[in-house]
Amino acid sequence: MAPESRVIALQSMANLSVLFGQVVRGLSAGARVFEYMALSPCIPLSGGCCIPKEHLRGSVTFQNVCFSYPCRPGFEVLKDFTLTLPPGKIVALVGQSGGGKTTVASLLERFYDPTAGVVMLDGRDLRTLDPSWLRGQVVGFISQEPVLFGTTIMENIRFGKLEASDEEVYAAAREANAHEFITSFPEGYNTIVGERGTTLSGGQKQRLAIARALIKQPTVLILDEATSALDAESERVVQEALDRASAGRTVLVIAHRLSTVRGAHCIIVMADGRVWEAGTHEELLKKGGLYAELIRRQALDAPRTVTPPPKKPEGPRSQQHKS
Ligand SMILES: Nc1ncnc2c1ncn2[C@@H]1O[C@H](COP(=O)(O)OP(=O)(O)OP(=O)(O)O)[C@@H](O)[C@H]1O
Repeated sequence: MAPESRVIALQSMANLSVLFGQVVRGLSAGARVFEYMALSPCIPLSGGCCIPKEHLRGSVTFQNVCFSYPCRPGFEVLKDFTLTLPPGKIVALVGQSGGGKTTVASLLERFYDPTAGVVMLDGRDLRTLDPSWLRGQVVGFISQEPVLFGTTIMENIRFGKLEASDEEVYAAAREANAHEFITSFPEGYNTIVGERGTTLSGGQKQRLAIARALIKQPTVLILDEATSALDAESERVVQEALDRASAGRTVLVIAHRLSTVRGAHCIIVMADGRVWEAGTHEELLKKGGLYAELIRRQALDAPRTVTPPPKKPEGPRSQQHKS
């Protein structure tokens, strides 16, 4: 065989081995995807009853709830946990990291069922209610890391209620303090936000997430650390939207920074998986217990006063400057 032919043959064999590796990797990755698709959830996605909108008050009760995650059955996260969220009121959950605050929100959305005790909506055991109705129409969830998709702003908001009209999308965006910045973009509501919202600032992403949660007009709203990842100015605008969104709804706020929950109708301090203390900011301070201690510690951790930077005009970030 001529030397050139030998080189070509060797190159082809090397390419073949690389290709073979890629095929094997692709096949095993595909197999895992199908494995997950074949799994059936422990909690059915639908089935059960719904409370008619005109009768829904939005009162939530956790009654003597005990809970362990299925993968850690020996570790009890909630222990005889009892809590009531009165309709139309704001209840804040505070406490040390890992105390079980987010777990409370997961049980309210019925991502898990309690190991013992019961979670109720308007006195009805969540296990008797339709989970897709509960998540799709009753409970709105806003987290500190909004999930956006690489499509238009319009579609990202409409994701909260697929059958929503354009007018409903605009109304939700206005309520979320987002309409102004959206219409300042050349493409307006047709602006593509990029994969995971890379062309938007943190505060803009958060306001789209608020609009998405509000479009379904939820009776119960869960705010999980919704402003903790923002700078002072973005936080102010987002907080304003959240305050407006909270009015007249049953709200559960999960917070690290105690300054954000001072205005709550009731603050619940969680420790050791239980309700340790409950009351208003003033009541708990006067009591001089765990809440007062957390406030004292947080003040020590943040001795500096931060001056908010001057307001900058908003605009979509260029795709080239993704971070
Ligand atoms: N999916 C999970 N599987 C197993 N254990 C979990 C899971 N999620 C949370 N945990 C554990 O449950 C406990 C409570 O976690 P949770 O996230 O509810 O606390 P948290 O008070 O919200 O904490 P943070 O303030 O840090 O967000 C922790 O010990 C955590 O490790």
